[in-house]
Amino acid sequence: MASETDTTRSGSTPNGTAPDPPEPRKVALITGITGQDGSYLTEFLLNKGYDVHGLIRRSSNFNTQRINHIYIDPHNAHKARMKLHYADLTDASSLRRWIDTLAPNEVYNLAAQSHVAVSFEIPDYTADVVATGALRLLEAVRSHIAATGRTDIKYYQAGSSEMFGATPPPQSETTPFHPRSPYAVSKCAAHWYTVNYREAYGLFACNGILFNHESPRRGENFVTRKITRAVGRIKVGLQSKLFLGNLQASRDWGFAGDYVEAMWMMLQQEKPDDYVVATEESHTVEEFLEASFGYVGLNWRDHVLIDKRYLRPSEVDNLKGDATKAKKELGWKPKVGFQQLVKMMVDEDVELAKREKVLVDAGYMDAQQQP
Ligand SMILES: C[C@H]1O[C@H](OP(=O)(O)OP(=O)(O)OC[C@H]2O[C@@H](n3cnc4c(=O)[nH]c(N)nc43)[C@H](O)[C@@H]2O)[C@@H](O)[C@@H](O)C1=O
Repeated sequence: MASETDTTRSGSTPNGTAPDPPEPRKVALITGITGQDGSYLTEFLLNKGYDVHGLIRRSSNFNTQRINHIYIDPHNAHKARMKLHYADLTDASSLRRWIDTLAPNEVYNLAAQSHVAVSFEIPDYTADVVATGALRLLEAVRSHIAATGRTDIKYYQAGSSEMFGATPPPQSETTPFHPRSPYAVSKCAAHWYTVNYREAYGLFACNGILFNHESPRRGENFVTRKITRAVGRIKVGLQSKLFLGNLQASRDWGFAGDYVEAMWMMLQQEKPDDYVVATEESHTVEEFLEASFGYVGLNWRDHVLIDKRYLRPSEVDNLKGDATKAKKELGWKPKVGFQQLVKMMVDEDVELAKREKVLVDAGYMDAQQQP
C-alpha cells in the first residue's frame, strides 16, 4: 500500500522527464454547510477533489450533526479538506474577510432561514438573512474581485420554487413569480440581486431554482421528514398520533443528493444562467402519507389528525417544475424517483426509531410524543 509520503514525493518520471506539477485543488466556500444541502454538496465536492470551506453560525448548541462524519481535525493538515469558519450572513465584514482569506473559486450561498411557516413568525429576520444576506455575500464577492482583479470566482444562489407561489404549474425559468410568504418574497429578492450583479458587474452568478428536495437528512419540521419520522416511531411503538396541516398541497419532491450535482453543473458552464431543477412530478401531502405509511403496512388514517396551527396564512397549492433547460443545457437529470425517495427516508427513520427505542426502554430517553 502506498504511504502518505509516496503520494507527495517529487522526482523524475520513469522516462526521465520532470513530472507536471499537481493541479492546485479548487476551493469552494459554502454558506449553510451544516444544512441538508450543505452536507451533500460537501461530500460531492470533496469527491471531485475540492477543498471545501464552510461558514457556520455560532450557536450555543453544536449544529454540525450532518457533517460530523466528514469532519477531520484540522491539525491533521494533509487529510482535513473540509474546514469550518465562524461567520454570519447578517455580518458583512465576516463574509468579506473569509472571501479575501480563502480566495475561493466557487461560492455556494445555501444558508437561509428556510422554513416557510416560520418565516411568518420571524419575517424581519428571514428577510435579513435570506434577501439582504445574499446581497451582502454578492457584494463581498464583487468588492473582492474589484480589489484583486481575480476572474476565476463563481457564485451560486440557492433559489426556490416557493418564488412561483400562486402561479399555476408547470413552472419553468420564464414563469412569473408570485411569492406567498416572507420567505418566498425574500428568495425573490435574492434571485434578482443575483441577476443584477451578473448584469451590472459581469459576475459569474447563477440562480438554481430548486423545487423541494428531501432526504434522510431533511430537518424534522419539514413535512416529508416529519411524516417519515412519525412512521418509524409509530412502527416501533414510540408514538401513535401525527398532527399535520394542509394535506392537499402538492409538491415536486426530489432527492437532495441529486440536486447538489445540478448546483455544481451550473458553475461549470461557459456562461452564467438560471435553471429550474425538478423531477417534473407532483404529489400531494396525502399521497406522501399513503406511500410512507403503506410501505410499512400502516394506514395513515389511523394516526393522522389535522391541527390548524400547521395551516399557513397563505399557502402554495401546487408546484410542479419544468426542468427542460437543466436537462438540455446541463445534462442533469434526477436519479431518485418519488417511491424510492419515500422508501429511503422511511427505511432510515425506522432504523433511527429502533435505536431510540433501545434508549427509551433503558430509561435514557423520554418517548416524546412527536419530534
Ligand atoms: C422549495 C421549498 O421547499 C420547502 O418549503 P415547503 O414546500 O413549504 O416545505 P414543507 O415541507 O414545510 O411543506 C410542504 C407542504 O406541506 C404542507 N404541510 C402540511 N402539514 C404540514 C406540517 O405539519 N408541517 C409542515 N412543515 N408542512 C406541512 C405545507 O403547508 C406545505 O404546503 C423548504 O425547503 C423551502 O425552504 C423551500 O425553498
